[in-house]
Amino acid sequence: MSNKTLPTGTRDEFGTIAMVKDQVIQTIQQNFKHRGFKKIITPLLEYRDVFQSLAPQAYQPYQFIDEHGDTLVLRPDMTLPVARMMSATGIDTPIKWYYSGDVFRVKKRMSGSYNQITQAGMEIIGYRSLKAEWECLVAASEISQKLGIADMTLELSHAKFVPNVLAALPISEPMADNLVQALYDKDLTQYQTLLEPLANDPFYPFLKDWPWLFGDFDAVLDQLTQLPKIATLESIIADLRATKAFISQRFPNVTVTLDLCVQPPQTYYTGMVFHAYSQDATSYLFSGGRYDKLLTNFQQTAQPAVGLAFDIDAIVAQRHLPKAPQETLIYFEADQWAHAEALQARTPNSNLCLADSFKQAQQIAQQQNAQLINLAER
Ligand SMILES: N[C@@H](Cc1c[nH]c[nH+]1)C(=O)O
Repeated sequence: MSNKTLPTGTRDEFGTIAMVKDQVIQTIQQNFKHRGFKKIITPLLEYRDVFQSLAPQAYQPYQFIDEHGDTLVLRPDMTLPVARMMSATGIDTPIKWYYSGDVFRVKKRMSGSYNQITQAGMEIIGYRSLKAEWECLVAASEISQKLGIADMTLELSHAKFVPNVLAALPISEPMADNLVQALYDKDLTQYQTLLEPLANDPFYPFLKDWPWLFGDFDAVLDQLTQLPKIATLESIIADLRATKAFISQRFPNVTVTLDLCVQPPQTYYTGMVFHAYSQDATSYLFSGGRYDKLLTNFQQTAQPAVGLAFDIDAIVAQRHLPKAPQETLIYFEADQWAHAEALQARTPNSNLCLADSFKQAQQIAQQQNAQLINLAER
């Protein structure tokens, strides 16, 4: 049976929405460009193996078989292709990239969300310093302000916090896996049951409260006083604290929160993770983090890297769309091209009416509720 409708989870975009989307992407890219980032464009199609390190349930890709029998996918992520490209070309680091484009993620039927998401993002490759996280966050906060997002909440977390706590606990690996799953799923009944054998452990007071360790930055840090000392957590906490102080000082309007019990949105994150929301947004505004091991998927040597991507569709969805302006049609005779083009160029919201007769032009103007200028009679 022939099916000439759109595939589930996709949509056509046109007119005002398409224009606003374009403006949002331009605003973001201009900021990265002014910061000296370089543009990168990678293909929509990649080999499936490029995305091996993504969690398959969360980022199920659309798959195809090419003429050699190799499996291709529509890219479900833009960071991995940048890592692939870096190792394939051997480009010197440090380097800063920016990009925009669509990612494709198969969602559950009827989930109501789209399978094609437009992102605009950046990757800073080759810097180990916390300054790299800070440049990501400064750029993203500046962009959010430029986009008129006044109520941004920036949630910080760290990919190593949960694993480092688990490593310090006197429990077996399978038990740790179950515990972390229950923590991430917020399955509190299962979580409490798994904690029972640890009731007399010095970690117990912390473990009991762990599923609630998110929200107000300082309140979450205060709760950490219950946690027995874990040496590997010290630099993590210090970096989070310094980042919160830096962002709050530079962007007093941004609310910075902390989440120490969240699953990192990407399996490839190895350090600080950021997620930003605004009250009106249907999804996050931007999401990113540090991923120092990603290039080892493609080459021998690791490279420190940090990046983030804006969800353009979420940003557009929360914007007040401008009312469509009154259009003007310019009707002209074929020998008046130069005159007509000059008039069109200086008349806002106008376009050339290509009708063969003025009568036809009048019909089009009426149907489009547009003003009509008749150059033929001048
Ligand atoms: N690719 C990530 C965002 C990101 C860019 N760089 C680092 N992380 C995502 O789609 O969630």
